[in-house]
Amino acid sequence: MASVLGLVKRIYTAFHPPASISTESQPIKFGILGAAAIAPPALIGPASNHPEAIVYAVAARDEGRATAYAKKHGIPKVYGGANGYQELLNDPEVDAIYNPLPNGLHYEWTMKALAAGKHVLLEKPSADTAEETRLMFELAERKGLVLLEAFHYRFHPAIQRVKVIIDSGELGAIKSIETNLAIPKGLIKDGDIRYDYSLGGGALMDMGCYTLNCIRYLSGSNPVEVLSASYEGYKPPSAPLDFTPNVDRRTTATLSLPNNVIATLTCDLGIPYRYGIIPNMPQINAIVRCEGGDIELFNFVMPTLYHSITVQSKDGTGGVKTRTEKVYKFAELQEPDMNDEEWWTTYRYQLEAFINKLKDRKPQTWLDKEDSVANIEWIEKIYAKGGLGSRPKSTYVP
Ligand SMILES: NC(=O)C1=CN([C@@H]2O[C@H](COP(=O)(O)OP(=O)(O)OC[C@H]3O[C@@H](n4cnc5c(N)ncnc54)[C@H](OP(=O)(O)O)[C@@H]3O)[C@@H](O)[C@H]2O)C=CC1
Ligand SMILES: O=C1OC[C@@H](O)[C@H](O)[C@H]1O
Repeated sequence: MASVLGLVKRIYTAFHPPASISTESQPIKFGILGAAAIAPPALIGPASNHPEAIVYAVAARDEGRATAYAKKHGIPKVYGGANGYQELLNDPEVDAIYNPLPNGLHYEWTMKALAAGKHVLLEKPSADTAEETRLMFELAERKGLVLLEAFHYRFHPAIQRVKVIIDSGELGAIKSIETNLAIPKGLIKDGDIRYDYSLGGGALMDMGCYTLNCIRYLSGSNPVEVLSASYEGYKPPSAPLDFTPNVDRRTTATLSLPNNVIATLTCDLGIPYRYGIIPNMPQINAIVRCEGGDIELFNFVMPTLYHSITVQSKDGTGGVKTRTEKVYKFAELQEPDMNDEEWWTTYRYQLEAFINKLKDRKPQTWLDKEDSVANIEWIEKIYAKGGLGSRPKSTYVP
């Protein structure tokens, strides 16, 4: 009973965090490009609880939409219309940009934000191509600005605990890794940006970028080769019979990693119903099989809601010992300096790191240029192997 109440309280507080108490430190003022659905959980809510973060401005292509969004979320400054995004970038009050535009616009607007002298928290996947990602990070370096690809799950103690167990050698060498992020049909509607090739859509871009990132993070390596890749295409309801899909609704790929490790990823934006009527459960897990046992993290993407780490270790006499761990805050990992709470979402942890970086304090964890470039590079290689090819390169010339 107590644990059910704890779960309800944790989830409620994650989405209704207590307001922060202001400090002497000058807050970082954020501007958001686009009235995006992800901004409230990913930035607006977490910032309301961070003493050094303020969501100061939002821009949307439609002025009315921008105004309504600003009113709903208590954002003081609004930019709307055809020049709204650039006007927001030109605002000297804005220190940092949150870029949750469709993937195909990440490169253009991150380059423009950096050119305007703003730090950028950039939604995943960083861009449509590795070349664009490299150029964004190079510009950030030249300008002395912070650029972070928002792989929020990496900032949470749950995934970090799994990595610690693997790296401790308790389970021996890794043999294989499997990561899955798949949700039932109907949650992502037709017409969504994720199904639009011209905007950088596709399951591998949207959900697959996490599954690939997780394989790379847990193995501590980049793939050596894409052994196989296959996809199921997305067909809009109005598609003619001879329609050729250019967006993957689902992708599966097998990768070879150093030391003969084999990794498999699966991502799906809409698993079809069983028998046409029964929805499937979401699949959100990472399983690492090692010489001396296996470890599975259930729900590596939204661990605050609920997660479990199951460790099965061979005892040497043919038996298997199983234990389950849950890690909702860093204090449980003997990292009390974090001052976190078990209701902190992955986004709240991510914001903590981003602000620390901007304030020249050491973030608990960070993702660098090499990490982001490698992720999109291998997404492109998987698309190439599967036959769909990379998403379209941006036409924007800085
Ligand atoms: N970190 C995470 O957990 C998540 C990350 N994401 C990432 O965030 C990004 C946005 O996703 P999401 O919030 O779901 O998407 P939305 O469709 O809700 O938001 C995208 C925004 O992009 C703007 N936009 C500008 N040009 C276009 C265009 N040509 N077509 C459509 N929209 C346009 C729109 O802003 P305007 O208001 O100006 O019209 C819109 O608000 C993606 O990169 C996605 O991968 C998404 C969900 C979860
Ligand atoms: O980043 C994301 O995480 C959660 C998914 O449901 C969503 O489609 C994706 O964009």
